[in-house]
Amino acid sequence: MSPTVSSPTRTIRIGSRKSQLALVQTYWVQAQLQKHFPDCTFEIHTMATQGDKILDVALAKIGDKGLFTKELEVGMLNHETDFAVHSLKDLPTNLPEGLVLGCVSERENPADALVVHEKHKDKQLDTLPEGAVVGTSSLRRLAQLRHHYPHLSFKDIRGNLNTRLAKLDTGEYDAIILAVAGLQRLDMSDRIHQVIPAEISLHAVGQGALGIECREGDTEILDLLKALEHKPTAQRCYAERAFLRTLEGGCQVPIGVNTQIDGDTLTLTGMVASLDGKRLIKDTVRGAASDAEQIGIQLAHRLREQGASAILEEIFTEVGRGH
Ligand SMILES: NCc1[nH]cc(CCC(=O)O)c1CC(=O)O
Repeated sequence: MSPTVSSPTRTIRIGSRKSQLALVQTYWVQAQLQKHFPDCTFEIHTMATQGDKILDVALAKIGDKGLFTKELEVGMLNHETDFAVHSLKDLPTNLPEGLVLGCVSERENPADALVVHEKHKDKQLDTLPEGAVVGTSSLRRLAQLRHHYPHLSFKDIRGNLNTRLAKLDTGEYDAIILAVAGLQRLDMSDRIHQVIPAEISLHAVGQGALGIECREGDTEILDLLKALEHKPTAQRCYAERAFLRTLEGGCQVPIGVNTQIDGDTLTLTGMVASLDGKRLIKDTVRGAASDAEQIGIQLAHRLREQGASAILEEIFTEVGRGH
């Protein structure tokens, strides 16, 4: 019998962070691939990334791209692993030489969620009292919420999901903002108090989707990964990533997006806001889903024409360029 090319039998090594959320995501990828390729063995290799180690500094201050991905990328380049599973929103829009985004899996709800302290269980974002302390470490969430709710105050929060929820429950914060997707994947949907509508908070680029990164030209792995690809999610995320890549200039910035796919039509809405939330520039571009990246690039240029460049320039000076 001649071996068939379509059913490889080798051992595939998957790189993953060790956080609970990362592992849940990686186990899901492993189970899906095992179902499609029963003759392969899929091993998980966990690694701690810089982002897992530095827990006491505000993310915006670290500002380093690839904070949650770099060690995993080195593993692939050294052939210690074959691919890495990431929350797509943590994966920089420019990848190191020799690595590619191999596939994007089906997205969960990409929205942000409000999680409140028990004493506010009858409240929503617009009814939280004056001065209520909202925890977030994302400049995007901060700027948009300040824009809509100037009466709230904001405080940085770091650590994994459980750490953040514990800090909320002990009363350090009145409420915190988390991704709906992360809470759902960890089976903590009951903590979602309010799904924040897109009119109030545009989500992060790639939020709610998994991105799998692998070596460029590794056709065996790229073929395997096709089994996990979800085309509409991929097209939405390619548009979102092209938008961010065209706009950003080297650090964490308040940029949010929303995408819809209706048949072959992709609609991308994006915004850039100043840190104080006073200026917020938002626009929408619609086009063929097959032109996803062009839609993202076009929207980035439109926002720049409307003043986004000035806002971004200010932020780079304020937060520090090239951290
Ligand atoms: N930056 C941390 C991070 N990376 C991915 C998620 C959630 C899951 C996702 O968006 O896919 C989170 C936590 C959060 O933002 O609440």
